[in-house]
Amino acid sequence: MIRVNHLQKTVDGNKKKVIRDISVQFSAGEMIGVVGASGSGKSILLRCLALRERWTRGDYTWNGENVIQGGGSGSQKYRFKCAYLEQNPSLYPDKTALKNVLIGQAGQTPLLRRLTGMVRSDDYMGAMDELEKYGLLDKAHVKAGNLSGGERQRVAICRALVHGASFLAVDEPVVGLDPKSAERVLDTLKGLCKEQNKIVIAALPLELAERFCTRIWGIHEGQLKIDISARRLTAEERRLIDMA
Ligand SMILES: Nc1ncnc2c1ncn2[C@@H]1O[C@H](COP(=O)(O)OP(=O)(O)OP(=O)(O)O)[C@@H](O)[C@H]1O
Repeated sequence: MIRVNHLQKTVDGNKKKVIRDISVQFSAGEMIGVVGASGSGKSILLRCLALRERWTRGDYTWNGENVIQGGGSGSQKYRFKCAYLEQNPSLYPDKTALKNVLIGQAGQTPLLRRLTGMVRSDDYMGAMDELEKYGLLDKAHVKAGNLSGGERQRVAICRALVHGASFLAVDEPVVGLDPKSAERVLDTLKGLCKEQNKIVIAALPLELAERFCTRIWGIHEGQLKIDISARRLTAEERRLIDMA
């Protein structure tokens, strides 16, 4: 069980509150869709939860262990368990999909490994297994710059898993993808929750959150206004988050 108590985030030298007192709990196996109007705070919430952003205030516990107490950044130990996937995953375009998976993501793998690219042979096998699982075996030796948007997203997901992420915060993973590729990315994320008990929290368009997630969080001006098991939002609920 992961607990967030009174998360607050201010920016611009403490002048602007972008997350206002969010308290929430979630568990392994959940796929949570974060919805809200542009600028409501979805990305910053994901970044806070994935320990990619310092908390101004709040407590964060993972299975009873303190990750953040009263604000702060959390330790590297926990950052390694979290992956943050941006809309356009930052892969090395001149390196192959396999190499990208092996080297890992800034914030989730040690700097030395990213600089030297040194890997063990069992890491290689693990990465190939993971790429195969997500239908990317034939892309293993293709440079990331030559992959489609959906393939790049799936490579980024593989990379997170190979490096031990149990929690994936995914920021608008399907923007710019055709419907079939979008569905494949979301099915991949859904499978991780269902079959591997991972936690996925993804900023998504409302209709995709309703369709693919187990739970929906609706954000409005940095506040959690809706927290429900996934279903179609009512007109009143959509109004609450400015998405009527
Ligand atoms: N580093 C920052 N400095 C100043 N303001 C920031 C910073 N990061 C985010 N903000 C502000 O915080 C608010 C929430 O931003 P965020 O990117 O989380 O919104 P969002 O819901 O993800 O929007 P979108 O759907 O357009 O991506 C916005 O008003 C944004 O301008």
